[in-house]
Amino acid sequence: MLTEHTLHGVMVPIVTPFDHRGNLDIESFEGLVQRLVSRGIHGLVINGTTGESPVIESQELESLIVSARKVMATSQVIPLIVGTGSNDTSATIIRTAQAKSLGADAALVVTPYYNRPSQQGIIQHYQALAEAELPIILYDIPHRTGVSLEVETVKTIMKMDHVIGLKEGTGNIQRVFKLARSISKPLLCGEDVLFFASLCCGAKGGILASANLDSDQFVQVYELFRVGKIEESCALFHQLLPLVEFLFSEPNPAPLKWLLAQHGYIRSDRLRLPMTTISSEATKIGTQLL
Ligand SMILES: O=C(O)C1=N[C@H](C(=O)O)C[C@H](O)C1
Repeated sequence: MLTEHTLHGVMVPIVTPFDHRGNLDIESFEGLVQRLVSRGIHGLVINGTTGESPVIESQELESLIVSARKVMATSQVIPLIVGTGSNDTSATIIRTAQAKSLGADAALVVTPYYNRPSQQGIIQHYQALAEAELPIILYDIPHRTGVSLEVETVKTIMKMDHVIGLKEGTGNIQRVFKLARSISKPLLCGEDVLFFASLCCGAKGGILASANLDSDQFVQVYELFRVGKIEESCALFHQLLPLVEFLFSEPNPAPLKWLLAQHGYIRSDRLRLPMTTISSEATKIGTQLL
């Protein structure tokens, strides 16, 4: 199990590959897992936004967890984190307990979107998740969820024993600084372009879609920072910026899937509707990164 003491470094929210018809492509998925774990990443995240969680069926999620566990059994031991959040507390508890029974080390739980709960409702949502008996990472990303967390709400949730950390995706570096200084559990950057800045503010790592590519270099940015080689870390992150900017130039994970397919790491860049593949203008920019 993951704990607040072992939650750090570069964690990769893996894409969910589909074939040309939109069916799960487990072979490509297992190849990706193998590739990522051999690149020194500190954790793998299944069923994040990047994994297209809104369109993954529960049986498909089970297959993804089982496959990842199978591949990871033969490699270096890193934590497996599963996205289980929803806007229904009971459903989130059930999905989190299922993830635990299939071998997850922690769950990434996004704030309950769409139904616009009160701050008290959000606190009770995370409190209720204790029942699933799996360590929880709170995921705050208001521009996706439509839910804003007050700083006091984050602090209250962070004090819960089963909550081990925060994935911060507000894109507000002032807030990152404030939270990293005031919570005692790890804050992880969830806004790729702010990775280096977040480390400077006290983040303990990041959950970064961009690290599906150039994974070893993202790990290096983190390791250099950790040993105090700040200038080198900054320079390396600067080199990675064109990639990061391209990956978020259109809705994630479409540019990422396109690049992975161009490299031959997945068979197809297919997404499930309502997500679509990238525009022809974006392919022109992406081609320069190949
Ligand atoms: O899947 C994730 O987890 C991430 N999602 C964010 C998003 O798509 O907004 C980006 C971040 O890199 C990780």
